[in-house]
Amino acid sequence: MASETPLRLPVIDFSKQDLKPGYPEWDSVKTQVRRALEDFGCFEALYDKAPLELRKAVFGGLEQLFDLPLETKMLNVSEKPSHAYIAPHPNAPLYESIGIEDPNVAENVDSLTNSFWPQGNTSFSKSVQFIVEQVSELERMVRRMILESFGLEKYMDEHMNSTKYLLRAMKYKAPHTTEKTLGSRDHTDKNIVTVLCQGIEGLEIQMKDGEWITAKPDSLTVMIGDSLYAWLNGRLHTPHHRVMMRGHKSRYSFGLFSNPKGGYIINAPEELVDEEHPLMFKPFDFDKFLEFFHSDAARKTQSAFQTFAVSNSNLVIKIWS
Ligand SMILES: O=C(O)CCC(=O)C(=O)O
Ligand SMILES: [Fe+2]
Repeated sequence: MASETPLRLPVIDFSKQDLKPGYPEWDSVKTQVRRALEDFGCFEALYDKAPLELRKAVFGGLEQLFDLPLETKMLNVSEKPSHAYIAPHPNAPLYESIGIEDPNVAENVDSLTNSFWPQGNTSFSKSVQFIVEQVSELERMVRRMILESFGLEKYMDEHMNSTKYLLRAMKYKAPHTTEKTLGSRDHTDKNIVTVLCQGIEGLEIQMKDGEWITAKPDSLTVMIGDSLYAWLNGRLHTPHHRVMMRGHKSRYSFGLFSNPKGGYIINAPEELVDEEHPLMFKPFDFDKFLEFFHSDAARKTQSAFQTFAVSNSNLVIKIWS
């Protein structure tokens, strides 16, 4: 008989007082993180330093932001693909997003805010800065726990210093349907770790058995991306996920993405490579992969990561077993 309880992602509580390396609480949360990322590639984090009211303030600001004229939103530019404004597209008509590179640098948030609102919008920039500060602290705790759980402490500084943040904020227009409609297609993230905050439900994560679970908007969803999967030589799972919409409400969400810095070569540590776990990926530069991912060649493929792996053998090669 089918279970009555709806499936839910593992929920991990990061709100405890003594959550510092070396404390018993830390070790207990670390064990839960490792297990969740092996089994699901993601989990829901309870984190009272990023309370719901604070996230609501950001969503309120995003509503105003996405209401700005298209030409204003197009002032959000970047040299990198998928780091700037993305307008609704025939393949994803409900979706649009903006990006803020290095959002942990206050001036970057201020300057984007001022380009959108020349008269200023301090409450928007302050709430974004504060949420980024809190969520990035959680993101770093998770990565520290992951490295410790694999006994990779000696790589901690190198790993932490080789990443930078991108904040992407999304709007999904209400589809005005009763049936679920695709808001964002099924994908894996390409980066290291993503922390997602959603205003209303819509994010769905695929389990290893193919079933989809809906992530709850009252917690933060933490998931790992392909670059961390590659660096850990496949030890954790990278989950497929998508956004499904229905009804008459627009949905706002934002994600803090830790990305490998351009020029940094992702290379699995020797501790994770042995006879039982042969090297899956040759060293690669994340920015080169991103370039490929946004090329016409990649669009024609089923999995850009795998195609990149076999077709650009000088950059990264997946050793198929
Ligand atoms: O809007 C969401 O909840 C998910 C967005 C997402 O998966 C992404 O930006 O990679
Ligand atoms: Fe994603």
